[in-house]
Amino acid sequence: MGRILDTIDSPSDLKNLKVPQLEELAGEIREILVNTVAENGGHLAANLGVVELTLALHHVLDTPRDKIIWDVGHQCYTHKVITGRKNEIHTLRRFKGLSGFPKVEESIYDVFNTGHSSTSISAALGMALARDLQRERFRIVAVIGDGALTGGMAFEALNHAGHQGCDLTVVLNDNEMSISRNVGALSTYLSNLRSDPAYFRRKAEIESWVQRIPGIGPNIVRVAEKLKDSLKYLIVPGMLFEELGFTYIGPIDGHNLQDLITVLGKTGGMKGPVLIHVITQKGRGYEPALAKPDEFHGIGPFNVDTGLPLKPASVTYTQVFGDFMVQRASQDPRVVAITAAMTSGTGLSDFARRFPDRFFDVGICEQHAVTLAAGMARMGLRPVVAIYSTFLQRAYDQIVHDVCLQNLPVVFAVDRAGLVGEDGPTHHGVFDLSYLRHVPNLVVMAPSDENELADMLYSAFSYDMPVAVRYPRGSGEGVGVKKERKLIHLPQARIIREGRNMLFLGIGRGVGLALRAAEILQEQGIEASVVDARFVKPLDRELLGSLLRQFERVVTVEDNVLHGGFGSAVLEMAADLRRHCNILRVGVPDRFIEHGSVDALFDELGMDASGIVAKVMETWPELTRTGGWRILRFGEK
Ligand SMILES: Cc1ncc(C[n+]2csc(CCOP(=O)(O)OP(=O)(O)O)c2C)c(N)n1
Ligand SMILES: CC(=O)[C@@H](O)[C@H](O)COP(=O)(O)O
Ligand SMILES: [Mg+2]
Repeated sequence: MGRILDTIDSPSDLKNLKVPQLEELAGEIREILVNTVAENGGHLAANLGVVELTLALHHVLDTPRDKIIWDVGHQCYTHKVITGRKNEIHTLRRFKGLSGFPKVEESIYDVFNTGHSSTSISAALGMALARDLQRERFRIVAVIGDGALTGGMAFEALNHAGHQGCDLTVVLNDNEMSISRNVGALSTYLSNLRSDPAYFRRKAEIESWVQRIPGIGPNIVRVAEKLKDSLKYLIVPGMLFEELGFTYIGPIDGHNLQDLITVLGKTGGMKGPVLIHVITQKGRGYEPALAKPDEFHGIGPFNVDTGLPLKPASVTYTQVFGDFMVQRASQDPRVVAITAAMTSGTGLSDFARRFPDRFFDVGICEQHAVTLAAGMARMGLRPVVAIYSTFLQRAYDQIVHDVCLQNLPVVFAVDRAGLVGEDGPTHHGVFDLSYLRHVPNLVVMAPSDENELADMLYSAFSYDMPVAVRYPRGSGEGVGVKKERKLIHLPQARIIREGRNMLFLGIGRGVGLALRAAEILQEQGIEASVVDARFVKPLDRELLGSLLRQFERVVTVEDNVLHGGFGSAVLEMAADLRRHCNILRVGVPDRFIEHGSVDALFDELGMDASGIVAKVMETWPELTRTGGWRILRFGEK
């Protein structure tokens, strides 16, 4: 017998399926999810948890007329499979393949692009208000996780939605997990709702009792309504969502298709905002993911039978940061670490275990994380805030207003800087040099290898001012980390290769790229100097200034956007020095960069070593005959 999935080309094909068939379909989809992620990497655990929820939503709703907005969007794989993309699912997260997140450019069923957390309710409310102003009628559902609900934006939106009172469904997908175990008072509140459904039975019983109070006439009904309200306070402490203006329904078993279909169906006609609290299991249906949902949140290729990663992990920048933090904290009791729901991603798991009192996971709250650090620094602690470059975008004002304006010694460990690869445009950390470089008091550094990262973190503490150290996702250059730490004097750059024909100024990963380009050029008889600038702010004006005077041809290399990045800083310096040399800037162009492996992306952008060499040759063709070396062109004898 064929698979049920073979008969599903769009959500309308789900409509006639009965619950047992939908259950069978859920099993088929889980198999595809596990096999696809085992091959391509991706967000497995969250996707396994929402298979039934996704099927129920598409069974009840009339998509794409009705709209589903997936918060973060990392859980949208089942949605992709049943909305006409099952035959492309093997290309998931690959260069030119399907995105791992909802993408309006990809399908009419993807109605809002996501990737960063806690945006779904705002977007859904915006759509609902637009729908009402345009006098249209369709249903809008935001699906948000318990982790994403810790983000401030989600509360700003709930607050506004309750006030507006328009028709809107929020499905709260509660699996008790963010990437790690969810944190915070809200998480405890949800846990109370989950573990004591009796709250809700009692509430329902008493409400129906109030309604049955004998007596007819508007006055008595009003009294009864008032009584009902006050009883709510007594019976259901908090009643958070109802107080915010939502009708709360739940908790509901998110793996019971019949219950989901019934509730989603019945709530379709309700007036005003409704919140349906659904309980799911992260990793459901695949034992290794169920056992370790945090490891299977986002995972690289793995062996399906064992659940073990295929590639042995080599030393990453993140690990170097994590090790440094443990070492530093054991020497300095003022050191504290802050993460916004990314304990393992930022390499702080060991720190959290060793120094639980000095470790703060604030939830998905980057803005709060930064101002919290400012408060701690004000009182004499030495906070280190570890946040991915792309998520730190959220905390720009807190960096300016709360940290730098007061010149507080907060260290920002800006992980995942530059192109991150398969997560794509929502996650590339290519803007940080531009959004940090112009902030007064802030030192901005980027290491060229893992040893330099350790030295930079060590040095950052000695500057006694705000410092951002940005470094890429994944492995370092393979140089290892020396035992002894070296103080890097502010703002000292260093020359790492000398050659007389041209000068490369690299920053961060750009240094390795420049070095490899210089090696290729040398094979062609062109001698290039390479400098590791180390600081983007302040620039080493003494060294870089004198080099700009020496060299006619200068190439800057960075994995930040060209607008306002390192190359721009060098151009500004050259202009200030009235030095009019030729400066070629290599970096990320002014467009959003798609997903794919970092190598494929560098290749596409001409930012890999051979791409840089090609740009150099195109800019300075005279270099093909330089200083007595004759360069052979392809096919020339
Ligand atoms: C602003 C922002 N910060 C951090 C992240 C990283 N992140 C992605 S998913 C996730 C956990 C989300 O938990 P939840 O919403 O409960 O979804 P689940 O994976 O449990 O289904 C985090 C922290 C993000 N995407 N956006
Ligand atoms: C969806 C999300 O935002 C995170 O799960 C992110 O994909 C993690 O990225 P890393 O794999 O680089 O930790
Ligand atoms: Mg969750």
